[in-house]
Amino acid sequence: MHVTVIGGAGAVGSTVAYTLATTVPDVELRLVDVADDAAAGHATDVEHAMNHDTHEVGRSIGSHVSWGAGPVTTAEPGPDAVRDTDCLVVAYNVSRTDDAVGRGGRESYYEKNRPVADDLGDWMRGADPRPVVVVTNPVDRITDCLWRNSGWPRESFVGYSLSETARAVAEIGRIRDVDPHTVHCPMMGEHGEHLVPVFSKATVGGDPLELSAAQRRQVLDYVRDVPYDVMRQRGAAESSRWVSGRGVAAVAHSILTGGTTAPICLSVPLAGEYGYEDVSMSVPVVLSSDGWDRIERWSLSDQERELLDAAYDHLATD
Ligand SMILES: NC(=O)C1=CN([C@@H]2O[C@H](COP(=O)(O)OP(=O)(O)OC[C@H]3O[C@@H](n4cnc5c(N)ncnc54)[C@H](O)[C@@H]3O)[C@@H](O)[C@H]2O)C=CC1
Ligand SMILES: O=C([O-])CC(=O)C(=O)O
Repeated sequence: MHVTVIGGAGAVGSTVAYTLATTVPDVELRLVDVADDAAAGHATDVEHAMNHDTHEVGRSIGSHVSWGAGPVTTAEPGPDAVRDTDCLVVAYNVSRTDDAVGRGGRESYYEKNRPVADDLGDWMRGADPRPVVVVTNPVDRITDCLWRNSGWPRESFVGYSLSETARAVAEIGRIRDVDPHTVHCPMMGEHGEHLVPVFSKATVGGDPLELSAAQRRQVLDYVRDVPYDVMRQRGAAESSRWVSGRGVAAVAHSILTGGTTAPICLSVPLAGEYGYEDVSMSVPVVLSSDGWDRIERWSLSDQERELLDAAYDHLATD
């Protein structure tokens, strides 16, 4: 199983690489980054992390044996970087300024990240389609841009937005005083201010979740605020590498092992589903070994539909 991470020396890219290296047997990784020295340093370090499985103490944590896994290689950005791999993870970021750590900050990366997506899409055009997990922000717009430039099927592309669910269940767990692992709350819409918690499909312990309007508002505010709180606490240079790294690695692994039976909300290019087209945004998709193969049509509450319309209106404007 070969995975290429574009932006592999970054906080999220290197965490995705580490997570795959330490949890997936027989994984091979390629780190692609303009920061070539940093990429080489991460490649050496992550490859060594796999070698703990050669002794009993190393095997006592986690359950797999990664003999046969590796190597972890590096490559410069360019057309060859998107060839000869089973899955691409796109997690580059051109630069982040200190003032980008407030609500809505993700949008401010678009101007600088868009030209790289244009180049990357051109390189994809010359290669065979393969699944692409997009992380780079603003993720809905970058996913759409990569898809359009690549000429690959839209089913190859998923934009990562699962951290919202991981964050929402933490807050719901606190509100309801339950273990967050018993909660599920899917999130549609934009990875940003226009996210849409699908409370009508949310469950606790398998039962429908009951929350007051004020509690729903509290969950929404928490999910909007917390990534920026984390950035402010750690410094603007890196984002939420742990929740994102694990979630992205899980999406890539799920695709590479055949996909899902149940839908999961990720950002995909829409062609009329839910009445929207010409944008990518998070909707429930069933993953397949090529990316995804089906968008589920959920019946939404009036309020969820209103919020989703607002997400579409926002993403449909440049
Ligand atoms: N969708 C989501 O849920 C999340 C999205 N993000 C986004 O992921 C991106 C990466 O975040 P971090 O890892 O925290 O940033 P980072 O700054 O730590 O890493 C970005 C990496 O991209 C590299 N890079 C820059 N231009 C490049 C190019 N042309 N080709 C290849 N590599 C290039 C940089 O050298 C750096 O190593 C950001 O856009 C961030 O906003 C981050 C977390 C969650
Ligand atoms: O804004 C960022 O770079 C981080 C981000 O998307 C997240 O943690 O959800």
